[in-house]
Amino acid sequence: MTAPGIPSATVARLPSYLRALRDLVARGVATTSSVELAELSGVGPAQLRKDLSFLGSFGTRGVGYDVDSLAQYITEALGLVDEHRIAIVGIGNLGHALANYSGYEQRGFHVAALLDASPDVVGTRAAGLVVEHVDALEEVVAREKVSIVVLATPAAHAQSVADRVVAAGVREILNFAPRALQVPADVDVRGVDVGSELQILAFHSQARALAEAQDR
Ligand SMILES: NC(=O)c1ccc[n+]([C@@H]2O[C@H](COP(=O)([O-])OP(=O)(O)OC[C@H]3O[C@@H](n4cnc5c(N)ncnc54)[C@H](O)[C@@H]3O)[C@@H](O)[C@H]2O)c1
Repeated sequence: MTAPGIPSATVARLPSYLRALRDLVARGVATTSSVELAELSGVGPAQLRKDLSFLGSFGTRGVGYDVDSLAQYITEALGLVDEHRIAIVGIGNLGHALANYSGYEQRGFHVAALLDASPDVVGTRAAGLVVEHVDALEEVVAREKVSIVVLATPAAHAQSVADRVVAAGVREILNFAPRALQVPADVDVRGVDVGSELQILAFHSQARALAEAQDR
């Protein structure tokens, strides 16, 4: 369970609900049903109703959910009311792509700093920021009030950078480097690994092929 008693699997689905609700807001839709919102979010309606029940009592029978207020409620539940300031460490191919992603601001995030260790990269500009030296990590975290660090360094450097990130007081790390990080219990690490996701898809592809061969 997470801090306010919301199961972590529910928390993991809230961003999809919020994205669907914001799409509805953008289309000028004022109310939605659990069936419509579930379909837009890629879950079943029963799952959606159960997830929302952890947040409180929403929706009016026969009318549905008020899109604006449900979006606001999920925004608050996710702690997205205050802007989260991000530093990206490792401004290579992936770091550049992450820095240039244009969807942060509308989701409550702001890329405040970029850091790298290479003299070829430090001092260059990306996404409107000058890349700073990773030696200044602690100073940059304090100056920019960074609350989340995105790690996009080679795997061999990820742990030592993570240690310094934690020592600098950051408690949330999004790790793209392909290695497990050792961090204190009060630090949250989310790992993103496109390779693992592809391997899972490959497994499903193989399972489907085997099932089809058995059916023949
Ligand atoms: N999670 C995923 O799905 C996924 C996808 C692609 C790449 N990756 C991983 O992301 C990382 C970056 O990949 P890339 O293709 O951008 O590599 P890259 O070599 O292009 O970039 C790495 C950058 O990190 C910098 N760096 C090295 N040591 C550093 C340190 N101690 N502190 C700060 N910066 C440092 C380098 O100077 C370089 O600019 C790798 O670990 C790679 O395996 C993960």
